[in-house]
Amino acid sequence: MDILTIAGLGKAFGNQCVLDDLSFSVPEGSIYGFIGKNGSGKTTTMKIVLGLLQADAGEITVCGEKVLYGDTRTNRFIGYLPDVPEFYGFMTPKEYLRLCGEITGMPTTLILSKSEELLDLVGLADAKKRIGTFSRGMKQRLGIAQALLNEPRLLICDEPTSALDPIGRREILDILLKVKERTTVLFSTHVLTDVEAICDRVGILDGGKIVLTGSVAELKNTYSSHSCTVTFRTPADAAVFQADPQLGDMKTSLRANDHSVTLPAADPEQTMAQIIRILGDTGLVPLRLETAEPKLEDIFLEVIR
Ligand SMILES: Nc1ncnc2c1ncn2[C@@H]1O[C@H](COP(=O)(O)OP(=O)(O)OP(=O)(O)O)[C@@H](O)[C@H]1O
Repeated sequence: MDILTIAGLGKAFGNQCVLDDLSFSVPEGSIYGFIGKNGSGKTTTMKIVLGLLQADAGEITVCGEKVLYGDTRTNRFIGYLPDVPEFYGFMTPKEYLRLCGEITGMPTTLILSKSEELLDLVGLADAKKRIGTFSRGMKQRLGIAQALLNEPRLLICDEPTSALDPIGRREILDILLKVKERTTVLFSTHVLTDVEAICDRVGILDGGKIVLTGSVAELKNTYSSHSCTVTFRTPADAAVFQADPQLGDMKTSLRANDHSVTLPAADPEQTMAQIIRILGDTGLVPLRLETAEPKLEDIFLEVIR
């Protein structure tokens, strides 16, 4: 079953069209990576899903119920972590979760047990300090705990890792992997290594539409290939290699910079053998020879305008 479906969504701000016939769905139990460059419309989409912004066209359902602008009924299924979560800095995490629970009418005993469980999940069980003294990573983790307080079926996180250092990012990714056992996650980002690390499915947003969707493995197999890179000591050596007639058709698809030449390789062993033949014939001595698996980043750069 799909927890979230978006069909034919359109949104313009004045004469700037941001979403144009956007359609995708998020299967239950998955971590869905919603990828797009800055300004591509990820936050706009999320705000429409939350009923906070009015769409010009299209239909959205959450757990089978239609989302209506200005009506927050479907938000009972959703936990939301905005890109910059705001807190009362004078409160401790426990006090803050208690306030959030009270606002939504949770019984006190449930607030206390859930807060304990969630602060443990996000690694803040021992954090007794006021939130105002927290690092960005700690605030994001507290934001996840707060978003999970009402046991949502869908957790929406808007760029939860973008502003964090590698340790803070890894902590958030590990938490999202744990969260997946209890709820579906929609995760917007432009950090593609994070998507590769945890997402089951991805959708790439560009020009207001999903231009590519599938599992990370499917996309890699279908849209990108391995590559072989040869790196030289000098740009002159790289230029001689790049000009060698034995490269044949590969010349049109190679990528080069000052010192290295990268060739797409459907069969990496065969391509590497060809490179070694050219090196032997020309007498060029490489600094490094390497093959690389396809990367989501290459696919992203290929498909976005
Ligand atoms: N309320 C608004 N009024 C006018 N333009 C807006 C409004 N909200 C967003 N936009 C514009 O819509 C476009 C998409 O913005 P949005 O914040 O949805 O992108 P995003 O993909 O979330 O970007 P980022 O990765 O930078 O957060 C941007 O050009 C932005 O300036």
